[in-house]
Amino acid sequence: MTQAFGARLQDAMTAHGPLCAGIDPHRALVESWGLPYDLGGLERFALTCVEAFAGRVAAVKPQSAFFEVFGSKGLAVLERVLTELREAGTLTILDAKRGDIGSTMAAYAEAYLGPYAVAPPDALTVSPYLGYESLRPAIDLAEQCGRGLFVLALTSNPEGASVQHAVRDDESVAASIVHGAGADNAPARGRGELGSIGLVIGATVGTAVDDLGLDLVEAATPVLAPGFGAQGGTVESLAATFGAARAQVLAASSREILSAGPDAARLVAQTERVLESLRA
Ligand SMILES: O=C(O)c1cc(=O)[nH]c(=O)n1[C@@H]1O[C@H](COP(=O)(O)O)[C@@H](O)[C@H]1O
Repeated sequence: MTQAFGARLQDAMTAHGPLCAGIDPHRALVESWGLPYDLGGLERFALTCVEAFAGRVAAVKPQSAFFEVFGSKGLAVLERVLTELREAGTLTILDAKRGDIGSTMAAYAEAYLGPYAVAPPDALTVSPYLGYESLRPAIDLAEQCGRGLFVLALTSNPEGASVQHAVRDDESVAASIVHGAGADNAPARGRGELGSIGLVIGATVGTAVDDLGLDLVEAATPVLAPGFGAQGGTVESLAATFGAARAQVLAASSREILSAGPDAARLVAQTERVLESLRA
């Protein structure tokens, strides 16, 4: 893989618009599609999403937890989803929020980002709450393999603020994470590209971004913004939160789109509607 993830993401957003469609097969959604909540239902749900999203959006984000529910057979479905999307040329962001101490983090990195990973996504969500530097093995391997990371910074859930807004040495925890990613994106910035170490900043965080002390545009840092749709994030809140950095923000939406299923054509229509609102 020659091109860096950040550059590929930039191209995909230019071609398809700033939307990441989530695949979150949780029980209520699977059953609302008239499917049984079992391995067969999971597979049907996930592959219908692949059919609807492949080639239509910049990226697709399967949520690992909902596949893990069904053990190794559920993970095989997840691997098939990742492989089919790759074959269709659609970027994948695996939402597994991994994070651990260095040696264990190195194993997670091998599992998801390394050259021998079974079904590697283009990018992985990671948690920096064991310290940003604990992510170093994943940052290095992602860069080596042309893959990317999205590091949790300001999450969309209300509980996140109690940790992320905590201040140490006059800097909030979130600000220190954002600066870490900005520094890791310096080489890409030098090439005039978007970096491969992205941030997760919820579409619901309001003005908290203003307190981070980092110009996201200047830092060439891509942002994944979940919370768009079902959690209350809107086109207006994205514009108010991200301002000039809006062009490098990938809005992530799961339930708002998935509730249009089980018919693939209706899923496609709903995806197009959401995309249109984001483009406007
Ligand atoms: O990393 C994420 O994607 C994520 C971070 C965050 O701060 N908030 C958040 O909701 N998410 C994920 O984004 C998805 C949100 O789904 P909807 O609320 O249905 O659009 C879920 O898979 C969450 O795990």
